[in-house]
Amino acid sequence: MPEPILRLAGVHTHIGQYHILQGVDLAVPRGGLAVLLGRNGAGKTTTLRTIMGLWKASSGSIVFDGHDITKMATPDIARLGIAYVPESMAVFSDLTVRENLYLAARNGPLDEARVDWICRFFPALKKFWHYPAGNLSGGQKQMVAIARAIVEPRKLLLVDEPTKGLAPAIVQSLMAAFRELKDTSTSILLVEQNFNFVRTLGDTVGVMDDGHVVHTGAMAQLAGDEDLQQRLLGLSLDSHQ
Ligand SMILES: Nc1ncnc2c1ncn2[C@@H]1O[C@H](COP(=O)(O)OP(=O)(O)OP(=O)(O)O)[C@@H](O)[C@H]1O
Repeated sequence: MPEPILRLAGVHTHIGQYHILQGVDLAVPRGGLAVLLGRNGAGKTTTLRTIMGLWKASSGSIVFDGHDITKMATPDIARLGIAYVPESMAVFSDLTVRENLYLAARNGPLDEARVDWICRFFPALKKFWHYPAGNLSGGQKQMVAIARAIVEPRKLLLVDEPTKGLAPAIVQSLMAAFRELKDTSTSILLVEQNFNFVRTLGDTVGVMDDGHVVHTGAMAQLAGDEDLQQRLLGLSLDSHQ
């Protein structure tokens, strides 16, 4: 097994007086897609924010691509090659799609060849290239947010609940885009509550509950085991429709 690109070991995070992450162990395979599932309030967003240095881990270690990033500042973590797409979608509504991408390119001018490559995953972006991003649908905004995160090459993409509130047809096109992205060398950690979205997308899966990771393994194993799904996620057959 190659060394994972990201490994969290015994990570605790306090927010004010609250002890939110209580010893999180998690790995993202290099070049793979790891899914993080769990009910509301389980600690998934806090895990992503802790990786990004937006909350500081009070103990434990976070190692990314050979670097101990546990105590690093967020801009330094980003510079090592991690991008974060928060649930709120970091998109400037008043700016055009092009301007949104332009501003996200920090290391120089927009690389047109890379933009063309990104637009292969998200054709809607080119269609609305000169439209204010605020006029786009929720799914299209989500695509702008992800495109912003990968406008320069990244080693690891952290994405928080990209399907939240999206219509099924948009979820399908987002799934196709993630499939394409997966075929590149970008590793992905995807937080989701929509199991149907991730069951065929994920290589590995972690399930969180109450500030802990209570299960880790291959996604294929969880996807093929309805008893395990029921036990870990409270999923019934109905929710697979
Ligand atoms: N700024 C904050 N101050 C205090 N508590 C917080 C803060 N942010 C999150 N929490 C608490 O931390 C716990 C974990 O929240 P988190 O957002 O990480 O969960 P989640 O698994 O991402 O849930 P959801 O799926 O609802 O987004 C929750 O109990 C939440 O209320």
